[in-house]
Amino acid sequence: MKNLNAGYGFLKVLWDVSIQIDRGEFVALVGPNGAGKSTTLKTISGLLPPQSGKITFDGQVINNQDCALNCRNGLSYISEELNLFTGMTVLENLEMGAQLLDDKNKMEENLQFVFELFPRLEERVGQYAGTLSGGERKMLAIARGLMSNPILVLVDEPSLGLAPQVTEEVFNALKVLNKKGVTILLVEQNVTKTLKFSSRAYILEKGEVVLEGPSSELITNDHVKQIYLGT
Ligand SMILES: Nc1ncnc2c1ncn2[C@@H]1O[C@H](COP(=O)(O)OP(=O)(O)OP(=O)(O)O)[C@@H](O)[C@H]1O
Repeated sequence: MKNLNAGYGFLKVLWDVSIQIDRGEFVALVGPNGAGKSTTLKTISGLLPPQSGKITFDGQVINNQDCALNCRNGLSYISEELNLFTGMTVLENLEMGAQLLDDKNKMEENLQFVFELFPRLEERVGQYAGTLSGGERKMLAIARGLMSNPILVLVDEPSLGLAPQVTEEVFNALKVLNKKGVTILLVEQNVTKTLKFSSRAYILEKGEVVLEGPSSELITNDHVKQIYLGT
């Protein structure tokens, strides 16, 4: 995204935000509450039309493009609200994630892949999503987002409300996913962990990118240490 401005009605949230992600990268977007991280993901995914600026995905300008079309083209957005179909089983939720697949034969292959990534989901295929634990719900939301064969996955705060061990499990799954070639943009408040798992990061404050660079460098940056790591 280049020089992107976006917001809600009169409230402007993003101010000239530019973010570039190359294919295969694991990039993090971190910042305090209300900085505009979720707004950035909503804008990229097509849920929120930008006020100005340009969003390009896989060589195509996608400003104002319908988010279902973006999904079909390989862009998957996993929101922090999860939006699971709570009255449907784990398997049915996963099948819903594959609805936009042109090649329905891929469904079985993708199911095997997400079950390898999250074995707990395979153990609970017949369970209603509404009865899953918080961590399992998060895993299901991520897995459902992977059922459409995405090129780029936008993940919003997967660690929110999770115990450290489950957070580790979810982050490890994202790492495996990235190693398989899927590009990831991860929004997080868990800055230490996020900088350890990602290769590059952007720091967003009050709707503006204030720092960017390799995560290994940002973790030793004085501003990051003082504001986010408390050291
Ligand atoms: N639908 C909406 N209508 C009006 N204002 C909104 C809406 N969604 C978000 N905002 C406002 O936009 C600003 C940025 O919100 P956003 O959710 O993008 O921040 P964030 O960095 O993801 O924060 P958090 O880490 O707390 O989730 C906030 O001031 C928020 O109140």
